[in-house]
Amino acid sequence: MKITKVRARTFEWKGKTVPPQGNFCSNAMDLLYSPQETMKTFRFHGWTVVEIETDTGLVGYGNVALAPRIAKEIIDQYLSPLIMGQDPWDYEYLNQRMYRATHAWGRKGVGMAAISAVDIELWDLLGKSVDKPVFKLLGGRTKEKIPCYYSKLYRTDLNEMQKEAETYLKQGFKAFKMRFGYGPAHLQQGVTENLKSVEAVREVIGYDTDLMLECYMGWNLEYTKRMLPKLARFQPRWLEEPVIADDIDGYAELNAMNIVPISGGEHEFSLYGFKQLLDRKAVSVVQYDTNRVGGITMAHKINALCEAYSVPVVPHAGQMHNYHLTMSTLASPMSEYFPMFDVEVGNELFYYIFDGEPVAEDGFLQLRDDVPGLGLTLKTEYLDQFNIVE
Ligand SMILES: O=C(O)[C@H](O)[C@H](O)[C@@H](O)CO
Ligand SMILES: [Mg+2]
Repeated sequence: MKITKVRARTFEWKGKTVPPQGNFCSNAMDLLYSPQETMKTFRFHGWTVVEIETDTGLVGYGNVALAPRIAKEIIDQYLSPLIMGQDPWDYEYLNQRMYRATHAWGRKGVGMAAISAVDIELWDLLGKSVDKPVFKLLGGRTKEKIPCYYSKLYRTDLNEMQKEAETYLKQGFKAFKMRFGYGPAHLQQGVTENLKSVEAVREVIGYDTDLMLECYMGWNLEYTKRMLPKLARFQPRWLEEPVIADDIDGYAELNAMNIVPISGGEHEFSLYGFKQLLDRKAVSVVQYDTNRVGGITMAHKINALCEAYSVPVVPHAGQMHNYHLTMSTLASPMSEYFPMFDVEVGNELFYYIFDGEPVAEDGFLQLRDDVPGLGLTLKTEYLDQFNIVE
């Protein structure tokens, strides 16, 4: 099998979006005095889709959401020439070729995200070429079905948050992730508001459910050290990305406090990036995203590393490219799950581009044994609501 064509297209949403609300999620910009900008970092309204054709007539799909236009340029200019004419079954060679050829500038961030998109579609092709789902090529079915957690609960009116939690509790979810709205810049009032929101959600979901807390890099070490003892009584399963991804010492210090497990990884890249997190005991839960970290080839290696370190893997975002990794390893106990909503932050955009994503039932996801590859096709229903950049 040889690669004969590579096509990267950026889908830019121009349809209806839910306008950003103030303080709906703490984030790395909050510490800067530019409140009107803080929401802008929160728009994943574009997605680059990579389609690769082979001389055997197969088409594989990959995807990337970080800086999608830049990722497309990287794919068009640097990665496509590296894989044209190659055999997708040489995926380790091809992943190394892309990683090493762009290493001078691409070993973190959008460089790795672009490599991830190409690698994901290689595996889609592999599965299709042997009529097997990708997870069967990675280790097979380690779970009858995948437990997943409901992920949204952005900070808004507490009654609204409670109604949202109630709705999805009734749908059978047994785990929830909520977002803090405030951080160091919001002083003690922000601390109070943060604690009130956790209390409100716990009041609805009770303590027979998992609750995870998302900071999205919006706090800092000093603020988190103050918050952790106040949060302990809510028994969170983890506190996610309290500090910026580069503050690995900060992660390690917070995790060593052993008050609330610290999670992270959605903004970390490559096998070596996760080796560093694990060696320094920076996180108690690893959360790479397969469409960022280096693709399925790289994520599969990180799964093995996490198994050896006994650190669970709960990939960022759910979505099919991650579900296959979670299904195929005991190191990954569950998936994140964004239900399909009106486009807001953009995590939900995946549903407007692809068909085939599993819908959670009673807090579980299922992957089928009889659907080859990733199991995705391009959706046509919303095409007119995208500006598509060829
Ligand atoms: O963990 C997550 O789901 C991510 O951090 C979200 O994509 C981001 O929107 C913050 O909630
Ligand atoms: Mg997160």
